[in-house]
Amino acid sequence: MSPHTVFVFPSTDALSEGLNDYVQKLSQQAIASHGKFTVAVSGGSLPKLLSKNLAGNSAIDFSKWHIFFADERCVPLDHADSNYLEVKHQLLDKLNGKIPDANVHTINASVASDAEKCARDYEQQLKDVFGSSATPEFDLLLLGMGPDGHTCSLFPGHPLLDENKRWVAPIFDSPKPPKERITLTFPVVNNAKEVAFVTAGDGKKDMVQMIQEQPELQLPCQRVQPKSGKVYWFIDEPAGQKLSKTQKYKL
Ligand SMILES: O=C1O[C@H](COP(=O)(O)O)[C@@H](O)[C@H](O)[C@H]1O
Repeated sequence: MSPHTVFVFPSTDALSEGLNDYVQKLSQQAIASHGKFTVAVSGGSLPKLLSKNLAGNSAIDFSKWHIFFADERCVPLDHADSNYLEVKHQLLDKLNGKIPDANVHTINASVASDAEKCARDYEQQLKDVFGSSATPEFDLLLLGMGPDGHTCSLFPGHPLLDENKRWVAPIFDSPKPPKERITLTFPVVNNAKEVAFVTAGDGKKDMVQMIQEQPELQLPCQRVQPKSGKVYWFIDEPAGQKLSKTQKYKL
C-alpha cells in the first residue's frame, strides 16, 4: 500500500538502537564513497531519539559529517524554540566537538529575524557544500512527523508544498508556532539518497495509520518520495498500533 518501509520497535530504546545502526551504516558507506556524510535533521522529538545511542558511537567518523537542519524556526540560536539548540543539547554537546563547528550548518543568526533573508542565506550554505549547479543530494534526511502529518515545515494544504524552484523557503504563517520559519522544499527532500522518518508514542498512532494506509490524502509526509525510493520509518509499537494493512518489519 505505502511505498515506505516501516520498522516497528518494541520500545523507544530499541528504536534508538536500530536508528543508530542504520545511521552508522549509511555514514560509513558515504564516507567510503565520497569522503563525507551529509545529513539534515528535524527538530521536535527526533534529536532525543537519535542521540541516545549515536552520541556514544565510536565507530562513526563524525569529523566527516556535515549536519544541516531540515527546518528551522526564525529565532536566535539560543532561543528555546530553536531546532539547532535542541540538537546541540541532545547530540552536539555530547559529541564534544567531534563534528567541526564549520560543518554544523545553522541558520545565520544575524538574519534570524527575517525569514526571507534567512532562507536565502541558508540556500547559499547548501550551495557552498553541494555546489550550485545541481539540486543538493543529501546522503540522509532524518525527519520528524507532526500529528497533523507535517514534516520539515511543510504543512498540510500550504502553498509551499508546491514550491519547485527554491531549495530553502521561508514560511510566515506556520500553523504551529513560531509562525516564521525556514524549510527545505520538496525538490531537495525528494532528491535525497535516503529518508528516515522517526516518530514515537501513542499520540502519533492516528497519523501514522493515515500516512501508511490512506495514500490518497497526499499529506506532506506522503509526498516524501525520493527518486531512490528509499524511505524508512522508525516507529515504536504505540505509534504503530493502528496499522492493519501495512507490512511491519523488524530490524
Ligand atoms: O515544528 C516542528 O515539528 C516537527 C514534528 O515534531 P514532533 O515533536 O512532533 O516530533 C519537527 O519534525 C520539525 O522539525 C519541527 O520544526
